[in-house]
Amino acid sequence: MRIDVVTIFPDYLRPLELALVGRAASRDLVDIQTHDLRAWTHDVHRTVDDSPYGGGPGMVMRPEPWDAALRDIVARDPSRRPRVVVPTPAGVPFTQSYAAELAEQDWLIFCCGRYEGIDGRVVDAWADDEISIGDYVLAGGEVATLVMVEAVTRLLPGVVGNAESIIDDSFAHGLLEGPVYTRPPVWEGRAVPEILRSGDHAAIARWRREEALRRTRRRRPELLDRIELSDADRAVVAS
Ligand SMILES: Nc1cc(-c2ccc3cc[nH]c3c2)n[nH]1
Repeated sequence: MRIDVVTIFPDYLRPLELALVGRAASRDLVDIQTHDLRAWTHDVHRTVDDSPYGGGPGMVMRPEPWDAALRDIVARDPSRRPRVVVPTPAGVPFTQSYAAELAEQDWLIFCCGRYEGIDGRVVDAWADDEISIGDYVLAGGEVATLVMVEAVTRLLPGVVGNAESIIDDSFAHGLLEGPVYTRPPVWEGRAVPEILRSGDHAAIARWRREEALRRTRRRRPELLDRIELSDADRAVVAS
């Protein structure tokens, strides 16, 4: 997969060079290129913003640099059509299934807005997806892009060593993941649940499902309406 990110703060995307995503890139499992939007400006001040029509606070990102940048980037591989993503608080909620959908794509371009956002005509002309990572307002699209790129990249083949850990992810079954434990068996007087040290893998799997059901009921009950529950599941949720 190829990922291009356009931003006026390229250094904000440096974390993508680290850890899981950085390792995936160094293994050529993903090709991530970051671009400074100001490279597509021509005035001495490299202006990317202007006052909003209709008045109001702040500034709006001008259409011309964005259009020039996107035309240029897309033209670099005429045989492929990228999926263009614009992070915005007004977008469709980003979910694990959305990440899985984006992970199927061959090429993603993330457009990181700043100020009050990108001129709506550019978004209309170019965006395939306008996505929100949550109901809170950031100062720009870069952090949302970091979130989405990490969530997507970890789903790409070969990136996560133990593919099973993706299958057992929170939300993978539509439930929140339950608690996890490691050594020591007792820490500060708190013991690891005995079942996890029993070696009875069927019982351990059942306990983990029950913990996931209980946690989901407590923290995100609305998720339970979206999944098929067995009679045993319903008994746990009702208890
Ligand atoms: N989920 C979410 C996205 C954003 C976001 C995305 C782009 C811009 C551009 C200027 N402010 C922005 C905020 N905030 N919260």
